Amino acid sequence: MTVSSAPGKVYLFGEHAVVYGEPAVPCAIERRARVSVEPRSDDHVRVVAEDLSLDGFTVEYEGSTRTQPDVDVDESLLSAATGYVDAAVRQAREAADAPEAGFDITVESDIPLGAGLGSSAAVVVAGIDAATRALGEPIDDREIARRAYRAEYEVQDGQASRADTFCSAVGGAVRVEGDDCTTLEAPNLPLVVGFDGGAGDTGKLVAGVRDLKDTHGFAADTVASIGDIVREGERLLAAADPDAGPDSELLDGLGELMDFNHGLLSALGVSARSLDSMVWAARDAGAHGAKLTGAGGGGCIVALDSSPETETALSFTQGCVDAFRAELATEGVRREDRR
Ligand SMILES: Nc1ncnc2c1ncn2[C@@H]1O[C@H](COP(=O)(O)OP(=O)(O)O)[C@@H](O)[C@H]1O
Ligand SMILES: C[C@@](O)(CCOP(=O)(O)O)CC(=O)O
Ligand SMILES: [Mg+2]
Repeated sequence: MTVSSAPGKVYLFGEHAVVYGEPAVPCAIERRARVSVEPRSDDHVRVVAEDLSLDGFTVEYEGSTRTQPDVDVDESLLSAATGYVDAAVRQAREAADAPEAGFDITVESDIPLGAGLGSSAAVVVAGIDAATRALGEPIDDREIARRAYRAEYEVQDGQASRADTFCSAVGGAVRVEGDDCTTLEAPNLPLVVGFDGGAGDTGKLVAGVRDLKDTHGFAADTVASIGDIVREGERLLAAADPDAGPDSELLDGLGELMDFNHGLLSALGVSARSLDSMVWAARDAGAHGAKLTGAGGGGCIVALDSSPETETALSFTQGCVDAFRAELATEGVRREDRR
């Protein structure tokens, strides 16, 4: 059996705008999805994914056609839930030139689903790595990132950036602008995450921003302004000493940009009452800045605070079901085969 894990992420800046070619800076965090893969002698794919809100389920395919789900749920709900694992299987089969390969797959994850922490990218990255290795055709991290992007692009109807998948594959803080993906030297930032227990539909939220941008010049300008914020943030990060802890001047500067970025995401219609109230709770508690992370609609916010105040305030905020400090994950995809 091969087992791979990959981290989730928070966006310091730039989600949504990155889909239209602006830069973004996501940071991988130590919350991981683990995918175990056992090759089969037939061409079936059996998936056990207990974290899915469908109460855990098992699905079996013949070749590439899904046959009999073991749960009684609507087909559209099932395809939404299984889309990313399906797409990872297709990429692994293609990479290994084994179109008929069958697998038993188990997905376990510490990353809440659909909450803006990149669970989909982590599952796809770990899945492609574990499945290609199971077929004896390992691929390197850059190729995993490239194939994982194609998987997300497919599932999100052609509306995805390389940011989540690259960040999850290589770890650390990264910068993505169009096809250009690089790792950043960034100091270890005091990231605090608040989670409202909910989820957003990435594909729909991205489509909503696209419509706004295509309809109104001011929405297109808003997207471009997010790009300006990211470039400003990059300048601050580049000027900082990556080996020294971040000083309060840097944190204030980044925090101000995060606050502004949240305002613009809110203007683009992707925030939610619960996200806004967590953002305000963090600011009131003295965080340097706070914003939603990922697609929005519900899910998580990220704040900067070295003190315990923000985490404590969030844990008492109505609508926040979990608050935690997120450590930067310096390692991306990780091979975890049990010996
Ligand atoms: N533990 C998991 N098991 C199986 N599929 C998962 C798991 N975590 C995430 N996924 C897939 O990713 C989707 C959520 O991805 P998305 O909407 O992009 O949100 P995010 O990436 O912000 O978590 C789920 O609907 C599911 O298809
Ligand atoms: C909104 C977007 O920029 C990020 C989505 O992140 P998440 O799937 O919500 O974690 C979409 C993308 O970059 O593909
Ligand atoms: Mg996602």
